[in-house]
Formats: sequence, structure tokens, C-alpha cells
Amino acid sequence: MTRPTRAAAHSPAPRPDTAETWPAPVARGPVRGDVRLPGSKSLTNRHLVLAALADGPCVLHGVLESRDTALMRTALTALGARFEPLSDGGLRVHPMPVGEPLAGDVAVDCGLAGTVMRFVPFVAALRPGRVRFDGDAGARLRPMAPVLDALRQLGVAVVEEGEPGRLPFTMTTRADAAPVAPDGDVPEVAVDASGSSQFLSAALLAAAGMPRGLRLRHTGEAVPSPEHVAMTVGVLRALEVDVTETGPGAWTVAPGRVPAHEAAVEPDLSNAGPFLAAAVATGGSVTVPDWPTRTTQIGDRWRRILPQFGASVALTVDRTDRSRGRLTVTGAVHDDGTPRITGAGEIADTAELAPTAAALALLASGPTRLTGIGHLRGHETDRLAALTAEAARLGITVDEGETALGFPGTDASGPLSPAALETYHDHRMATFAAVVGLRVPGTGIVDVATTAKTMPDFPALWTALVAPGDAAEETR
Ligand SMILES: O=C(O)C1=C[C@@H](OP(=O)(O)O)[C@@H](O)[C@H](O)C1
Ligand SMILES: C=C(OP(=O)(O)O)C(=O)O
Repeated sequence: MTRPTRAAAHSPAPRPDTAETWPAPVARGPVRGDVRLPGSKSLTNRHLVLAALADGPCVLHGVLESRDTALMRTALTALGARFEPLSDGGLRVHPMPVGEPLAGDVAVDCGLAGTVMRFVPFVAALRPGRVRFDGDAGARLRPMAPVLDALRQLGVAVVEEGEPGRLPFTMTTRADAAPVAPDGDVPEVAVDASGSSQFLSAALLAAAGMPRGLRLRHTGEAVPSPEHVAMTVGVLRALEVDVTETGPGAWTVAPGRVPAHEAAVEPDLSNAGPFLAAAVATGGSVTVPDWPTRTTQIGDRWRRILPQFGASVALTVDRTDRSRGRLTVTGAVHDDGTPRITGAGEIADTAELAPTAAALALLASGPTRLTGIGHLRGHETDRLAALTAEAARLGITVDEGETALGFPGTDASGPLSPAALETYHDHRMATFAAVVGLRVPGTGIVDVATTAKTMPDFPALWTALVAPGDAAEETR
């Protein structure tokens, strides 16, 4: 059987007939305003999993409604959890019957969600039965081998239907498999998480439902996006799950179900990126309210990244609730008031923030190098190839290395030329294009609806912030 390859998936042409091209709003001057962001995808999907594993009903506030979180809810429903929307906007979660056999075979659609394809198989292993996993065409290209290896180490049978170590696959958990059997030693799993931090987060989250707990060890090179593992450990601990880091890359999760709880999801600080970048790109000023003063979200790094492009950043802590504040980013301007975006030099390990940083790097006057991002080749698309290809449409040659991207800066390359930018079913390629479009009239975004993966309201929120007159016209 012929399977799509990464190269084929990323070739810039042909364009899909069905995907419409959205004219990216152009900033007519400095962008100014407040943007209230929906909940974090990463925190929402962790909380949905942990509420589904709890020992009683839970209530979640601020959950994100998006494609990735809908897929997670559908998957957990198929595994026996129940979700009940509350009149105040909260979500009551009735947990799944952990340990009880499934009533019949289950099919899980992962879409293109890394959190679904990596987290849910471990959750499925908590109920004896058979579960098949598949997803979008692009999902079949994303690495899954460490998940499948780990399941096998736990005594779960896994049959791949296509390429080894990829979706689709079917897993069969017997009643005597380690994740469900109450007796025996503490199960041990070794995972090579050098391709994605999600392999570790997945095992840690489900361990909270394992009757004997789990010992987990990372083997292999450095874990990319370690912030996301810290987020997992942070959420588990906040919910009273006993997780101990027993050494570098090694954790023990003690047995014991997650207690029934109530929890609130923080706003999505990664998706704050394009909105804050709008201030940098236009010499304007953008504020995000409810910015958590202590957080495990990688998006908190915008506070350090954006000043590298010349912006200033201020977090004003709320006097009545010191756990949050208002984050304001103000872009630099030249003496004549036009935006001044300096090259950032080197920025390492930007992980999922890289596409937005790349948009600013294209608009900046001087050079920027994004390093330590090789694992982004296994994201929604090969983001290094995609960013290089879309920069080429804009007339800019990016220096694409295996794990880094080098941007020349407009002093060396000259200005960007408008183009209809491809998004490769990748929400962050769409928001990348939106940031570029602020300063390059004529930029189009093919399939802007792909932002629904983590932010269905992106086109409306973006238009309201950067071209408020147009937003008013649209609603008239
Ligand atoms: O656990 C999570 O919620 C995530 C982990 C990261 O994955 P990788 O470690 O594969 O980069 C991140 O990029 C992704 O957007 C979300
Ligand atoms: C890599 C990402 O998503 P996923 O959770 O699908 O891995 C992302 O949102 O940038």
C-alpha cells in the first residue's frame, strides 16, 4: 500500500480545492487592545483525562471548546466517562469505571490531536477490552512507537495496521495486564521521549488510575518541550496525586485514584502569542487579562521571547487576586512612529511557540535563529519544512537545518512579497500567516478554519483586534 510521506504532505502545491483563502487583515496602524483568551488546550485535555479517572464526579471551569478538546471528550465518553455542561459554563465530569471491562469494542478518532493519540491509549489500558485508534491522514505520519512500546511493556497487546509505530492500531488489554491487575510489583515502563514530551505525560496521567501506580523512566536524548512534562506533574500534584521525581528523567506515581475535585483551566498562553506578536509587528500595545502569575505553560515564555524582538513587556499583578494579572506587550517604534522589530539573535527550544516566533523573525530587520526545534517535524505537519516553504512564497530564503531555522531579516532579504499561504492543517501555520499578513497587504490564509484545532474563534478575535472596523462591517 502506498502511504503519504512527509515530503508529499508538505509539498507547497497543489492546493486543496475545498479550502478557502481568507484575506488576512492588514494593520492600518499600531494594533491596540485587550484580548481575553479561551482556555489552554494542554491544560484542558489533562484536566479532562484526570477528571475521567477520578473517584467521583468533578467540575471543571474554563475548559476550552475546540476540535482537540471535543475529540478528547468523545474518546473519554467512548471509554465510559460522561460530560454534563452546567448552566454557569462549567463542565461536570462523571468518571469512567476504571478497571471494569468495556461492554464492546471501541473506536477512537484522534483527529490530528497529539494529546488524544498519545494520552488516550494509556487511559484505554485501564479497562480490559479492545480499542482501535485512527485519525486524520496527517495523524498517521506522527510518531507513536514509544506509546505502543510502553503499552506492550505493560502487557497490552498492540497490532499496527499500517506502518509500524504509527496510527492506525488496535490495542487489547486483558484483565491480568499491569495497568488494571491489582496484584504484583509496581509496573515499570521505559520510554524514549526524545521525539515528544507527550509520551511521558501520557504515561504519568494514566498512572493516576493504575491500581499499583507506575515507575516511569525516560531513555534517549533530551526531552523536547520539558515544560509540558512539568505541566503534567504540576497538574497531578495539584490534584493530590503522589508523583515523585526519583532521578533525572525518572518518576514514580503512587497507587491511588485522583480524588473528586473542582478545577479551573488557565487561558491559553501559547495562543496568546499571535495576539501579543501583533503589538510587536505594528508598534502597538496588546494586553491579555487573567495572565497567571505562576504557571507551567510554555507560553509564559513570551515574556522573555518578545523583548528579543525589541518589545517591552509588563505584568501588572491583580491587587485582589495575586494569582493573576494583566500582561501588556508594547512594540518598539522608530522616531517616525513606524514599527521597529529587531532580529532576535538565537532563541532556543521555542517548541510550539516557534511558528509565531518565525513570523516575527520574517518581519524583523535583523537575523534570528530558532534552534532546538527538530521535533517540530513530527507535529501537525513538518513545521520546519512548512515554514521554509511558506517563507519562500513570501520571497524569503530560510536557512533550514535539521533542528533549526535561520531567518535573514529584511535588511538583508528586502521586503516580503504577498502570497496565499498554505496551512497544512496546522493551526499554528494559520496564525503564523495572520501575523505576517498584518504587515504584508495581499497575504491570504488557505483554510484559516484549521485554527479550530485549538481556537475556533481565532478569525473573529483576530479581526476584532487588528481591524475592528472590518469586524463591525462583518456583523452588520
Ligand atoms: O502535552 C502537551 O499538551 C503538548 C506537548 C508538546 O508536544 P511535543 O513535546 O511533542 O512538542 C506541545 O508541542 C504540544 O502542543 C502540546
Ligand atoms: C504540537 C501541537 O499540538 P499537538 O497537541 O497535536 O501535539 C501544537 O498545538 O502546537
